[in-house]
Amino acid sequence: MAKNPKGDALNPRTTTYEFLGPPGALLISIGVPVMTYALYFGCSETSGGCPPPLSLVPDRILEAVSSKDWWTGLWDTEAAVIYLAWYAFCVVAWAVLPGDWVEGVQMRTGEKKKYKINAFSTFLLALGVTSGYIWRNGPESFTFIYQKWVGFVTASLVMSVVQGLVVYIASFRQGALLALGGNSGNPIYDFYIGRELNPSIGSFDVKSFNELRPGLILWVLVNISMICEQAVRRGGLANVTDSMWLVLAFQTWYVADGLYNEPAIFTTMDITTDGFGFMLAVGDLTWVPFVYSLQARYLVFKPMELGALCATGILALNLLGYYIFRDANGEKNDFRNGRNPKNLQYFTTEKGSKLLTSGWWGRSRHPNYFGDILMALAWSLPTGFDTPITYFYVIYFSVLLIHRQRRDDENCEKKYGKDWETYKKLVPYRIIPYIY
Ligand SMILES: NC(=O)C1=CN([C@@H]2O[C@H](COP(=O)(O)OP(=O)(O)OC[C@H]3O[C@@H](n4cnc5c(N)ncnc54)[C@H](OP(=O)(O)O)[C@@H]3O)[C@@H](O)[C@H]2O)C=CC1
Ligand SMILES: CC(C)=CCC[C@@H](C)[C@H]1CC=C2C3=C(CC[C@@]21C)[C@@]1(C)CC[C@H](O)C(C)(C)[C@@H]1CC3
Repeated sequence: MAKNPKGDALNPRTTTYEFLGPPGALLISIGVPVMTYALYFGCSETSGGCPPPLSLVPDRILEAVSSKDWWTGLWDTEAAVIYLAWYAFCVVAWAVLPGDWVEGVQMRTGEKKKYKINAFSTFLLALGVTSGYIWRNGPESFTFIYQKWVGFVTASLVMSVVQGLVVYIASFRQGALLALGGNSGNPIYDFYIGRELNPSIGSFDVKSFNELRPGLILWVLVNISMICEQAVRRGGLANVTDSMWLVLAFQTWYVADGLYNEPAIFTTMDITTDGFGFMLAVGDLTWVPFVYSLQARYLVFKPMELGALCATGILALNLLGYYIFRDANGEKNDFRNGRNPKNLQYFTTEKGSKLLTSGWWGRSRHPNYFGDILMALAWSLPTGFDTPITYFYVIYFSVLLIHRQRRDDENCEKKYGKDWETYKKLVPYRIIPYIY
């Protein structure tokens, strides 16, 4: 424990733990990198399949463990330099591309932070440069992400650890505003969960930048690299399978939507409540681009033609999920910004804040999560049913959102007290209306 066990008026001590406290934080901090590599080695052609035949696994593990320098195979200097250049591109784009400055929600100091809105134009610029490059040099010129996969994962992990450490150390400076949940005094826990609420360098906000730009946009570029690799193997872009195009279209749309609606993230839990620590750094920079793209990577070495009927069914599921996700997020975002275009019902809490009780937010307490889970399923179905591994995303995501919903419920209970109990009676379902 630090000098001041109760914290101070601005930054009170965190007295309750989430994620099972320090042991859980340590386990996830080690587990996320291990899982990212495991999903590659457990599902790739280099290791023999998805999963590799069981008979191969003990030999491969023994080979790796007995080889003295197995870990050097995880490092690729060229991939690290490209990754660093990519990160620098995102920072420069943030600085030079024009964008409105928009206020976030009020913090507990009474202040509102201002954020530059140009994530979508950064995305368009990155897509333009990449398409131009592929157009000029052919799809074979952009397969290097597929070829150097492990090197890119390691580079992004190094970046996450460095950022996690830097923001943790910097959070001890005088006057830093800490997250209410990130000031426990336990270094492992605080490093993981995020000690400082909004680490920034001048007007550059590290948390929102990482959440929307270097990882989310890279996810689309990774998928494009997978398409290029499939195109090279199958004799041109015209022969890329419908399943691969569907995965690219769904996930690009999802990313484009998040970036286009950039101001909507300022009302999400990550921005308003959570600090920025290793959890968000590694989630944004490693997990999103290199785990969320598993389906596209799988389709490179297991190409699959779906046919019109299956493709239409999967498309319909994705559209339904997207409609619920966007409409629900839109209703809340409008409402939190003082607009109520659908004239939805609400009640005013004792704190003065209002809660919607009709529309999507009258059907369940997290309708947006429901839409997100339907989309996640639509992104895995194009990989068929030969392996459960490509369904990892839906399973992990459902667990994440069920846990996140409970965390948010607890936070709202603290925030709104008995008013939250009243809301829970009015809206009893957590995520899926009439079911859960
Ligand atoms: N693809 C991915 O990996 C992930 C995607 N997501 C997506 O990100 C989005 C943001 O999610 P998240 O930050 O978890 O939470 P939400 O956007 O759902 O926001 C939760 C907050 O909304 C406010 N709220 C709750 N109920 C009401 C109501 N009835 N009326 C008005 N406001 C209400 C509360 O804050 P307050 O009252 O203080 O305003 C609450 O804390 C979701 O769409 C989610 O699906 C999330 C995680 C991972
Ligand atoms: C395994 C681990 C350490 C998980 C950390 C969780 C993060 C991967 C996610 C937490 C919240 C996220 C959001 C998005 C991506 C995943 C993370 C970072 C998001 C940017 C995706 C696009 C959406 O439109 C969104 C902007 C609503 C969303 C915000 C939350």
